[in-house]
Amino acid sequence: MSTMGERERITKNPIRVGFYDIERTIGKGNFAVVKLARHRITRTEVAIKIIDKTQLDAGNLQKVYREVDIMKRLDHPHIIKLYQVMETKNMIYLVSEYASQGEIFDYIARYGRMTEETARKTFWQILSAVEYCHNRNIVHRDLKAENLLLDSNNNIKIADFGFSNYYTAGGQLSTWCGSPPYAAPEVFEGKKYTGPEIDIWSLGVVLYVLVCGALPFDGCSLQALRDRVLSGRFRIPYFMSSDCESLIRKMLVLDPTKRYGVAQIKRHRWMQVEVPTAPPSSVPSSTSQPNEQILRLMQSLGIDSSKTRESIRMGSYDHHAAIYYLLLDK
Ligand SMILES: CC1(C)C(=O)N([C@H]2C=Cc3c(O)cccc32)c2nc(Nc3ccccc3)ncc21
Repeated sequence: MSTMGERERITKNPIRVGFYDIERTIGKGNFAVVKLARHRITRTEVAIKIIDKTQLDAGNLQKVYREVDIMKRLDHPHIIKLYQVMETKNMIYLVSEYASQGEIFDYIARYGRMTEETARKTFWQILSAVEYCHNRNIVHRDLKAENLLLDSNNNIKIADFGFSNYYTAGGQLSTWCGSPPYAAPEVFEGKKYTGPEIDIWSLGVVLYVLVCGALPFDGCSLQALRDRVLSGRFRIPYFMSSDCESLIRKMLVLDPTKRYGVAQIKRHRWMQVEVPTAPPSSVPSSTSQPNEQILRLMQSLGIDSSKTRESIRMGSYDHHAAIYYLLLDK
């Protein structure tokens, strides 16, 4: 019996979630699958994270709701944008921006290490997104090459706030988070931490990966990796400039109180070589004033603009908001 081809099946009777036609799977997690989909009206590509709530215990369900709450507060050109949240009794559908070029990890695996010029442009984008989160008392806690995605213009889009949390200046977090090669020494030692300083350590590892195409700390076992990290020693290849080495050494500092902060990184010589693009935080975020042109376009599509205005203002993340954000990003 000839099985209907996948593409033929989708065109005949597409699998739909809300106003989206599901196209293919782009990622699988423990209790979630991520699908590439296309909005039926705007034809824009989106990524939909589909979470089966029945597979989650209370703790993990709480973590999902916290991830959604944090995503709703973030509106930055280098952070994956959440467009819409749909929830049924058993499922949650998170509709968000699709980064079509995938992981920077795969980019480096394919093209090798970056020139320091490319690494600088990339690192400025990552740093501005992390600074934006820290300024909103949000710490990512799982920064790594696999979570740094690239869009069609090769711009950075930070993904996966599944480990993120709120932090306070005097407060202390203790959860063991992130991926071991990117984890700060104090995390390996099970010490409490404030928050931003463990993102800074991970950024030091990320910068090393961008410039060297390899991890600074590695090991054939968790214990071997732990020993390497706690030694604070890592190899500097011949091709790394002394300015770059100097910056990395200021981020991969064992003592979190002596580790560089975002402001110090931005002032460092290696970062100053070119005029970085204007910090995106100066770009008016879409949640401040709705874009009248988009609202008029939606009105012409027969979509009630007062309803859209309300749903943006309320942060409803419903169909009206999704169409607005999708047209905004076009
Ligand atoms: C919704 C969201 C943020 C997400 O959860 N993922 C998943 C899915 C795969 C994956 C990964 O491989 C690494 C990190 C996040 C993810 C996304 N992946 C993409 N693009 C992509 C495109 C080709 C290959 C990998 C990722 N854009 C947006 C997202």
